[in-house]
Order: sequence, then C-alpha cells, then structure tokens
Amino acid sequence: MISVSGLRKRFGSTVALDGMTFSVRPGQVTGFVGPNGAGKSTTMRVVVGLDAPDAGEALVGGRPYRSLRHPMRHLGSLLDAAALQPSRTARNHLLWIAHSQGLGGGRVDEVLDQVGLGAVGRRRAGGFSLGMRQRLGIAAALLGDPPALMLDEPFNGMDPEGIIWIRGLLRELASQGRAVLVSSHLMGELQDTADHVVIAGRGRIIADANVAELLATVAGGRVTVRSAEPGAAAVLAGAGGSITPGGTGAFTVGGLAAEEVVAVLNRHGVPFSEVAGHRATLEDAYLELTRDAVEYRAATPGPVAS
Ligand SMILES: Nc1ncnc2c1ncn2[C@@H]1O[C@H](COP(=O)(O)OP(=O)(O)OP(=O)(O)O)[C@@H](O)[C@H]1O
Repeated sequence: MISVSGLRKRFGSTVALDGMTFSVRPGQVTGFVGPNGAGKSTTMRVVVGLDAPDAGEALVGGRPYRSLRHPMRHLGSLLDAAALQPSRTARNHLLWIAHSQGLGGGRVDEVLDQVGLGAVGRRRAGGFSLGMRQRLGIAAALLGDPPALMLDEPFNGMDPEGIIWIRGLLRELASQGRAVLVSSHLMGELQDTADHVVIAGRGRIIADANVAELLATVAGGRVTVRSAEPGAAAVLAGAGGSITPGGTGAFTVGGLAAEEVVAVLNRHGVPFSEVAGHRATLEDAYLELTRDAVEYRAATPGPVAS
C-alpha cells in the first residue's frame, strides 16, 4: 500500500503540491490523472524520496521509502524512461540496477521476457524507441517482485499494441494482489484498466473514486435516436429527456436509458429507425467531476473534497 498525506511542496513561487492526500490499495489499479502541472510527478518523486516535501508524509507499506533496507522489494517505480546509460545493453542495464540494489541478477531474464524485450536484451538501450524504453523501465520496476508499483506516464510513446499490452500487464499485476499506481494526463488511457481514479488539479485532489461507482453516477449515458417523425424529440423531452439536436433526423437524449427511450416512443406510437445507447466513459466522468470541482472552488475557496 502506498499512502500520501497532506503533501505540500513549493518550487520557488510555484506551488506544486497543496495538500495532496490519497492511498493506493492492494489488488487495484489506481489511475492518477490530471492536467500537466497538476503535481503527479512531484507526488511520485516524493514517494521515492527524490523530492523532500515541505509538509506531509509519503509511506510505502507504512514506512518512508528511504527507511526501507531493500526498497525495490517494496515498491517498483518508473519515473523517467529516458534515465538510462545509452551504451549499456538492456540486460546489463537491469543487471546493474539489480546489483546496485542488492537484489542479485536472478530475475533479469524473467522480467525482460515479461515486458516483451527478451529478444533484444543484448541490444544497446540507447537505440531503443520511447516505447521500448518504457518497457525497460517497467522491467526495472518489476525486478524486486514488489507488492506495490508506481508508474509515471507509462503509456507515453507506446503504439496501440503497446497500450493494449500495458493495460493487460497492469490488470495482471493488480490481480496478483499488488497495489498499482499509474499516472496519465489522459483519462481515456485508463478506460477498462483502472479500478480507482484519483484526479489531481493544482497540487491537490479533486476526486478520489471507485471507477465502477463513478461510471454509474455519471450522466454521460447518452442515447442516439434516429426518427423521421418530427414530434419524436418533443415526446422524449416530455418524458424528462434532455435533447441535443444531431444530424438529419437524428438527435441525442440525455437522462433516459435506451430502454426508457424505446418504451416512450412505443407508448406514443412514434416510429424510429435507430435507438443506440452509449456507455458513459471515463472521459465523461472526468469532465463531470472537474466541472463540479470548478463550481465548488468558485463557491468555497480551500481544499476540495472528494
Ligand atoms: N524541479 C522543479 N523546479 C521547479 N518547478 C518544478 C519542479 N518540478 C515540478 N515543478 C513545477 O511543479 C508543478 C507540478 O509539476 P509536476 O511535474 O509534478 O506535474 P504533473 O502533474 O506531473 O504534470 P505533467 O503531466 O506535465 O508531468 C508544475 O508547475 C511544475 O512546473
């Protein structure tokens, strides 16, 4: 388990962290989302002791990372995929990390295979694409077989196949009972991956929510209706739907489930050629949550609750 509480950090006049507080639970992928500059990387750097907070604390399994004897056995992290010695082979890069951390090289070939770099382990890492470097960074994070992982923007530079691969890996690591924290500035990247999301903005938490519950409450479920009947939209508006005009003969309905739309149209004898429901996405949830946070901030200055 990773927990941060009340983290504050300034860089000169820039407030990077302004009371950042959340926990990452075992057996879950927790997405850490927010726009550029929200404080995600700084939080992660504080967790591994690379930045010292002005206030607050960060704990890994209940202890500060720097106090752990073999920290990579407790937390594996990927903070900067570019941080490698370009002339070293991928395998030697991992061996060097393993030895410097007192881990021994026994797992090096295993983690190379796990991230799909088994065939290129003897190639110089300096020639790797960003996607391959991300994979190598993830391999390094896995070296200590840790119960917790923290990956900063691992989707960066990944091609579509790489994105699908990393989603599967994150799910697998969580299903093994590990606590997984993964940051992204794109909520959509975490779709079908994160169990929980922590949304940051300006150094603090805007929302800290279970994804399934979040999607159930988001009004993003929209229904597209196609009907040649001019009164179709009015009938649905009369039943409580909010109508957004679309292309010729089509419009979308908010506030009613697809089944309700069909029932209302049938009840009024309105013919239609299409009724299609769209599941709310994490992107919908993000927009709704951040909109609420903006309203909340406007009304009450101070920390924003989840
Ligand atoms: N070493 C530093 N010196 C000065 N300012 C810094 C430093 N590190 C971070 N900052 C500033 O702190 C704020 C938070 O940055 P941080 O990198 O943590 O955000 P982020 O959410 O990770 O953003 P991104 O998605 O761009 O990586 C930004 O305004 C950034 O410019």
